[in-house]
Amino acid sequence: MSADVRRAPHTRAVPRVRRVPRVLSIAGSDPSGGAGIQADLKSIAAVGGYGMSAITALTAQNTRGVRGVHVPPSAFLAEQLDAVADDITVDAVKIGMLANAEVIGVVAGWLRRIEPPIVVLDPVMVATSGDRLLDADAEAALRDLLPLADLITPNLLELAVLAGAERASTWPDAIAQAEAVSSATGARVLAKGGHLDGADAPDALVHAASGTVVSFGGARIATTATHGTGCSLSSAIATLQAELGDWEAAVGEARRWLRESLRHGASLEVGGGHGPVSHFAGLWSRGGVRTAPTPDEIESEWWAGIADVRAAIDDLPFIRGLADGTLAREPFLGYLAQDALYLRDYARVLAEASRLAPDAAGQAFWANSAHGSLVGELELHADWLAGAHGPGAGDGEGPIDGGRTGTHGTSVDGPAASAASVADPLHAAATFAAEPDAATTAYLDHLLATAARGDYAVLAAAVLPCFWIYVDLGERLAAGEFGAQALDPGHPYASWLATYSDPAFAHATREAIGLVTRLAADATPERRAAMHRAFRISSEHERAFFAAPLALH
Ligand SMILES: Nc1ncnc2c1ncn2[C@@H]1O[C@H](COP(=O)(O)OP(=O)(O)OP(=O)(O)O)[C@@H](O)[C@H]1O
Ligand SMILES: Cc1ncc(COP(=O)(O)O)c(N)n1
Repeated sequence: MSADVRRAPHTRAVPRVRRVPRVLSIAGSDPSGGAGIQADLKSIAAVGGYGMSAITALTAQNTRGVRGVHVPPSAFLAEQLDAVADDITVDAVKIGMLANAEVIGVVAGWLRRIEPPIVVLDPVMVATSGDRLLDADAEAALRDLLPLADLITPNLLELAVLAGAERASTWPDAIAQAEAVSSATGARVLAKGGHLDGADAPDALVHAASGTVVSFGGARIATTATHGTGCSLSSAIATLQAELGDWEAAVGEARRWLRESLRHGASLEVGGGHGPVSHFAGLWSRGGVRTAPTPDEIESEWWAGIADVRAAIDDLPFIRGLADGTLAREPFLGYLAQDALYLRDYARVLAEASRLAPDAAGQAFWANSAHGSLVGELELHADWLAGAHGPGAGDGEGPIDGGRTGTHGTSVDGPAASAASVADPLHAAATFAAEPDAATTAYLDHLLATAARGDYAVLAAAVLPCFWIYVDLGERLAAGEFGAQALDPGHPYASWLATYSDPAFAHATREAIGLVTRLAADATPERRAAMHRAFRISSEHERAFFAAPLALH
């Protein structure tokens, strides 16, 4: 190798760090899917890139060996390369099988013209099976291509050819050859020990210009599924280098990923020879392979899933009587007394959701809702239970004072001046005088137990029906869906009904729905199911809660 192939000082742009790098593989096709462009595309995707491929040659091969090689006209390779580069920014290039000198010439010309920011060259010469993938007379042309690469990833045999030496018999010899190639080309060289004998499979990243040798150790994995390891590793490094902008980090992560994929290769049961690695094994086990519903889909599924409960609530004599004003005062006050008891602990449960929230937005939302439940909503109860409103109350039947915005978990700017305060011991005594009935106890037990279990997402799902079912009822009452009487300002429970259709509460409910459905969309299927169960159970408690006043009186 002559010194003039040493690469000029690096003048190209520093690699751009990119979240989903666009990586082009220039390589041969392996129809059995374990090596070549098929392995490259899988590897690029597995480590987080967008893969593209320009095919240099078609092979007819499987895990046992190569039966044939067909090299299309090199002009067509040039067309493929130009088609990609004319339209797409290529963040990194991986080069594999090049077949012959003519193909090498096309690739070299294209690289010189496009100057991709990252070029990883796997100098494929002979397949694992022993079949040639590069004409013998093309080795000199390949050497001339080396200076156009940033990283060269030869196995021991390829390293010896590039160094013009015998195959290294020891690992230090291999590193010395890598240093010679790096020095002659200016590129980094990853010497690969996959073909070494012994218990270890080391690799070493050698950079002569900076005099660095970074060793990567690791026990040899006992498997015959090693077809395409070189292709896979080099594609993964190209992708990770484009993302991380650090060769040592890129090689380290690519190796960890390849080792994970090697360990699972045999389980694919592909072929009777050297099988492929399992490129997505880690992703499959960590991320699963099923799709997740979107927050919008969860919203409609969960809402439709409680259609029976909602219909049953609509039909309750309590709701009907509340809507048309025929509900007697006693069950209504009984309901309010239970609701006051409910809200006091509901606020505690919301405060727990705030404590568990992993982000400040969630923390603030639930804390605000806890405050709203106590200050906004409970104070209305206190008014009613102290006899300030409604039929038979001293001041007649008018709606309550304006300015009250907090109900069922909405924020309030401050209690209305005339509101009875739950902080007032006398009012508090009246507000919380009742004994909790069975429905209140059961609902609160469910919420408090869910809070105690400490799963934030499940707790958030459990508190949602109290927002959602109330707002829905309120909007439909206000729209006259339960009869025009509900719209009459003279309705005996007008002030109460007004709280149901409060816009601030509707806004908070939208926020709660968004927050919970986003949590559900991001959750594992098991956790999402647990959230859905908690949501459904709370909805059933809502129905029982509305049914209780007339069941008792
Ligand atoms: N049995 C194994 N256990 C652990 N790592 C291995 C094993 N076999 C290969 N590797 C690793 O796989 C990568 C490819 O190494 P190898 O030396 O086999 O290259 P290659 O011959 O170019 O690959 P290919 O099999 O695709 O031709 C290296 O990181 C190497 O350390
Ligand atoms: C198209 C193509 N490219 C590269 C290889 C090398 O991979 P391996 O050495 O694992 O057979 C191959 N077999 N086929």
